[in-house]
Amino acid sequence: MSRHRMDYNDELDYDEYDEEEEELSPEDQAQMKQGTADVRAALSIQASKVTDTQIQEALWHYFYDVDKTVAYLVTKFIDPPKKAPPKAAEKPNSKFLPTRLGTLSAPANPIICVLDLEELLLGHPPTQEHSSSLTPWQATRFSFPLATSQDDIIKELFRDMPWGNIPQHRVAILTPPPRRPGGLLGGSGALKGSKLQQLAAARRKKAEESNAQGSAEQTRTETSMPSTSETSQGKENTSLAGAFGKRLKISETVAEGRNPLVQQEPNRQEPAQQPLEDITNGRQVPEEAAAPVSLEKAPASGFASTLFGDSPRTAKRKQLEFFALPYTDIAPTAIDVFSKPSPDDVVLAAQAKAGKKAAAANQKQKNASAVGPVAGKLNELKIDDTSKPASKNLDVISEFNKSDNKRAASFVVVGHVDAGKSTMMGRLLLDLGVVSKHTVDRLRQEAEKIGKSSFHLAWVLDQRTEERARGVTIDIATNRFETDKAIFTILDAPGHRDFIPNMIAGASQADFGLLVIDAGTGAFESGLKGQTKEHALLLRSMGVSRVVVAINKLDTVGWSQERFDEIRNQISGFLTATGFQAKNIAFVPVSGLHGDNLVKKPSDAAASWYSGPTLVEELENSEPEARALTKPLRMSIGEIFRTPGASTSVSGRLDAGSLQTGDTLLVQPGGGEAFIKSVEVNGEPADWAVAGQSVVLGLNLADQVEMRAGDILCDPAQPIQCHDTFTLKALAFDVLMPMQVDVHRGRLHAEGRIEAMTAILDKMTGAVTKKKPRVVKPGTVARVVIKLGAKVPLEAGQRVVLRSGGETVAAGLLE
Ligand SMILES: Nc1nc2c(ncn2[C@@H]2O[C@H](COP(=O)(O)OP(=O)(O)OP(=O)(O)O)[C@@H](O)[C@H]2O)c(=O)[nH]1
Repeated sequence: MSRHRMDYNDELDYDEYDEEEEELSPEDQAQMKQGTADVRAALSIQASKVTDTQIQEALWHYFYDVDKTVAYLVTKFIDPPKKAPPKAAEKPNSKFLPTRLGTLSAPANPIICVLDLEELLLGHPPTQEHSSSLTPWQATRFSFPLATSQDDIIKELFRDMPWGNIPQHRVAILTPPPRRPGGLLGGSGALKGSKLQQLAAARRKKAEESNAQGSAEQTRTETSMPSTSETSQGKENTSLAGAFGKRLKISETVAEGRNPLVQQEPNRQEPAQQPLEDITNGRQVPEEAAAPVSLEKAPASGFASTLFGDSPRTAKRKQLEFFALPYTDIAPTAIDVFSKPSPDDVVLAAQAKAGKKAAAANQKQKNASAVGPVAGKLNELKIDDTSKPASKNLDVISEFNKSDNKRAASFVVVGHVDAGKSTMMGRLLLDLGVVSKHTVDRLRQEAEKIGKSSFHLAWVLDQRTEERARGVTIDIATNRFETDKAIFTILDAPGHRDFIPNMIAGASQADFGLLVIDAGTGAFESGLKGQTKEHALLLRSMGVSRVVVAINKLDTVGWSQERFDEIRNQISGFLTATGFQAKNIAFVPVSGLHGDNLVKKPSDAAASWYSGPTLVEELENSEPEARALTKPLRMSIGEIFRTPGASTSVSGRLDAGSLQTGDTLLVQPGGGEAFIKSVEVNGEPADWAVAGQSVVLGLNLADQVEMRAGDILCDPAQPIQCHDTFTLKALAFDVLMPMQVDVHRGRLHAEGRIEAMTAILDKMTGAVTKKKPRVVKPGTVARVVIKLGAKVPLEAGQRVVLRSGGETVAAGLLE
């Protein structure tokens, strides 16, 4: 254990929490031994004047700094400076110091004053009893070996602080800012507050002098409460923002859910506005920039809302917090806009009246009148996407058995960041003709422009602007290719640790995994410590049992067979320890960038030692997973596509069961109904789909159906149940105890908490070896109870991953 790092394994007694005396770690012991010898050597003949304990306490205090230790021992024990006669009752020179400390006199013999910072600041004097209640190492950890007086203690305590030695002339004196008068709610206790308040007061005074009593009264209402009224806030915004005032107004309108095109209810009270002065440059702000909002519309403060509830205005805003799809919800007032002549038309008509361009104006007028009825009809136009489409009532299982049934499989591409996953898949798609050379050339040119030319093949899959700019995959990218024997769906996962949830989502849809490893010098080793291991563990935990390992970038190590063998040996040992069977692991040497051994045998002569299958051949060798065809339908929604004015589509993989056009689906946990309008399997239109296939479904939704990625589509007759508590048989990757966790099941992420650990289980037999452990060690299999914040669709057999603080802490099977 390092002195400064907490190591759970060393610090915690997992079962009993025994409080043991802190002992030096072997590392510390070695350092202490070496330090003692060095100090003795440095002190030479003077070394006999100090004991080992004194040396070691000083070493501990100075973090094994031999020079500081020697200096201390010399001044303290070997050649101490002559003491000045003690001064009478010294006055503490820091006002933070408690007076009790100020009365401490220097002890006759130097003692170790045990004192921690809290004690020093709170005013408890150091005591011998306190010292004796601590173990030797605890005592020395907080001790000040030099301290003989209060000044010494302070100097010693803040000795290493960079601000500790400021020359007197540079010491700043902090004067507390003057207290502004103000009310409890930030109101103006006195109008001597902000500059804006002063301006408002001056303006009001001027207005009172020049205007009639009535209008002056109104102006005062507008401006006298700058801190609570939205009116003045709006003015403050406009005055400070100057030209941005208009923008603020527009965004406020949008935030309130008001359509700027739609006529607003006219203000009942339109108060006279005075031009505001721009505080930043003293110029006058144009009148139009000042927001004329009357006081009666001011929203309640947080405090007032707490006392009296939401104001009607807030309630209205809440109501409007949904957005209609374009074209389906046009307000009549918006349509009115097109049923009347536009300002241009008015001008044209006037010109026509004057005898000019009469024909053109008439034409325009005709157009305008024609738009009116059409626009009126728009209001009535509504796409009916709630009806149930006709079904062919097929026997899907026998259709599946009859079909020529080219094998279909999906694989998730995982591995440490920058292992070359996306590049390899881009190259594979290019070599198989799925992507044209022309497209890849264009991508290369674009990538060159931003200095990322080496990523151009990765851009075939990484299509987001952010992914391209950063050179990292962020979300799962899917693509498809077909060989003579099978149809494959690629799920290219991000390697970066920040995007592990997306990797988990990909793994949950895969039949097998393609683990990509960078063979480069040092890269393999750092990947092993990073996401190579984590991804492999997650794959296994998500129920993936077969993995193809592509040892990539072999061009960077001259296609070294030794390097390939070294990596293969290490990885196969790790994978078998993780639970993959040796027969389900295959290794392929490749260079994704150059396309060596992806589709074609390697062209590099240095690779002549390899005569095994190419990557594609190895992918084809993967045995398909057994399909749960006859189980109740379960499809986890991967993505949702909503086309404005058209229907909703969802993509995902059928985990179990089958479906066909016209089927009714239940969306859980929302509980709404959806009807299958169309089915697409492997990018082709189809009438049906079965477990194991990746599909896109066109849906008609019953009104008010809530649907999110991660929801489950199921058969209403055999629905999946929703729960907020479940038991998981989990393999712990980190220490587990009652704690907050993020629960991941496919695309579903939910906040939860480990409520209890009910048992530790034998890894092989599953038998209970210990009941109710207080903590679960990493590497242990345990039964844990998870409580979620809300009910989600869950059932036995689902794979669940628990994460905490950005780390995967456990994964397992729902019981
Ligand atoms: N020399 C060489 N470089 C490669 C090879 N494969 C990939 N690279 C380079 O490695 C870098 C990272 O490649 P990516 O394909 O983005 O890696 P990745 O694993 O998809 O990265 P993330 O998805 O962000 O984890 C790029 O500069 C590639 O050009 C290869 O076989 N040989």
